[in-house]
Amino acid sequence: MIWGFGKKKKEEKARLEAEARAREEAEARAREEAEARAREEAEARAREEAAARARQEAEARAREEAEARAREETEARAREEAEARAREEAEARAREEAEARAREEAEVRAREEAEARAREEAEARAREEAEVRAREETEARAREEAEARAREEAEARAREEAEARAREEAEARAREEAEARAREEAEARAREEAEARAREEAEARAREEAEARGRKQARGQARDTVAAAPVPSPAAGPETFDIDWDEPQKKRGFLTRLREGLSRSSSKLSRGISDMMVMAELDDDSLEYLEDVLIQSDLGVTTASTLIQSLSSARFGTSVTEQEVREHFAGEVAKMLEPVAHPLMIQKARPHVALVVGVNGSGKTTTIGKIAKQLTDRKMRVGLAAGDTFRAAAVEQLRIWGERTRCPVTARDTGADAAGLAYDAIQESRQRGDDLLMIDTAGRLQNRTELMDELKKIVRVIKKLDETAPHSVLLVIDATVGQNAVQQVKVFREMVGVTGLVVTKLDGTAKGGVVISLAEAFGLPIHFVGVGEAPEDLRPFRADEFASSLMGL
Ligand SMILES: Nc1nc2c(ncn2[C@@H]2O[C@H](COP(=O)(O)OP(=O)(O)OP(=O)(O)O)[C@@H](O)[C@H]2O)c(=O)[nH]1
Repeated sequence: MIWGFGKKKKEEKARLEAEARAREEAEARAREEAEARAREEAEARAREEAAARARQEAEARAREEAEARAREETEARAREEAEARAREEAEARAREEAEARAREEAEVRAREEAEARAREEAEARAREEAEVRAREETEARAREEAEARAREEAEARAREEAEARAREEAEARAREEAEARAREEAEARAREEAEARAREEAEARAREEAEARGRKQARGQARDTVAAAPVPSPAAGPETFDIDWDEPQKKRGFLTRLREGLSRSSSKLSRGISDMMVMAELDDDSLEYLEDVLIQSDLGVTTASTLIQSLSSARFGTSVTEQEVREHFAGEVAKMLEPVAHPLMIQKARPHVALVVGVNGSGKTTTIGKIAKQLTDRKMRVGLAAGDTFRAAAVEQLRIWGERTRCPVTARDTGADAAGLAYDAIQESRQRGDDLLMIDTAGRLQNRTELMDELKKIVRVIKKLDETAPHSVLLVIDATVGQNAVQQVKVFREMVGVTGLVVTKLDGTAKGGVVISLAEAFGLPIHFVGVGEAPEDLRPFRADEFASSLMGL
């Protein structure tokens, strides 16, 4: 039994020890668990803190990123807006410039179109006006010609009737009046006229001598020498220069010019003859028609009637061709003109004095220039005198011709005495030994008696130096006046004793037939015809050439 107690104590002790160990172990385990839990909690906390930090950092980053994005977006938007604005402004500018350009171009175009339109309208207007003017002029010309023709015919008729009446009356009176009374009256008249003429001449002589004395004193010794030059004796006879007015080498050109110059007259006649030729044969109607054509071409009533009678007696009742009619008329006209076709003869009078007269603008000065040119080309010495002392322009015109033809020109101031100038010109011309002196005169209407008296005075004064002068008095007739030319020749011939005619401006008229009227009415020599303004357009008058050119042959 002691052994039995010692064992129970050992077992208690072991149990206590086991229990203490268990407790220690439980405590160690609790401790370890607490430590583990604390560790875990610390780790969890640390994790949580790390997570919180991480979250904070993430948030901060996110915020930063969001801000950066926002900034970027703002900038991008601003940039875009700026670009859009710039683009818009550029576009607006471009649009404005384009519009301005377009506007300018439109304005330029509009201006150009307006100008073109204005130009076109102006041209159209000018064209229309020119046409209207041309039409009016043609009508006016036609009217004037018709009126002039009617007037001239009426005048011619009236003149013929008046002449016939005057003739009859004169014859009746002559029969009734006693021969004795007629003789007494005639003697008394002659006495009175002789006294009046003597008085006039004495006065003129006194006046002219006084003028000559004045001039003589002014010019001194030189003038005395001139005055002392011998006057060619009329008894020396009218020996003349042998001038070939138709220089053979120029003849062709002359004829063409004459034909061209007379083309207006000839085409009027031709048209008339052609129109008539639709009729089968020459009967009263066609003859009457042809007579009208001739009268309208200014051949004059008498000449037309003579031509018609000759055609009628040659061909009445037969059929004739247009060519035959023209040839017949040309032949008859040539016969009528032959007696008056005399070239201008220039006497070896040193100088031969030619006084050139006519109405205003008939072509006196131009004719003088043309003759001067043709003669100086033939080495003749020609002097010119500007006797139209009324107009400075006329003097200047003659001076120009003088320069062109190298002919000396005697001229005085406007208003100087024309007779005195003629006197001086003859003296100077003698001193130079000219072959020809042509004295231009002022144009004058045949009904201005005071001007006609001045012309007579020029002739009287010329005769003081040379009784045979003027050797020619050339009357220049403008063909465009038609039948009025007949009256002009009549008056000038009575006033100053015309010796020959020059008919100008045949190129500008359909009245070429007036040459035949003049030949028939007066029988005065026709020296030249003018068919243009150039010197070679003045040509010597040839009957056959003129007749065939006039008839368009
Ligand atoms: N077509 C043409 N014109 C001519 C002819 N002869 C003269 N004329 C022109 O007619 C115009 C008048 O000529 P002028 O020589 O000045 O006449 P004028 O008789 O001296 O004139 P006034 O001094 O006024 O008396 C000028 O323009 C000349 O050129 C001609 O045969 N044919």
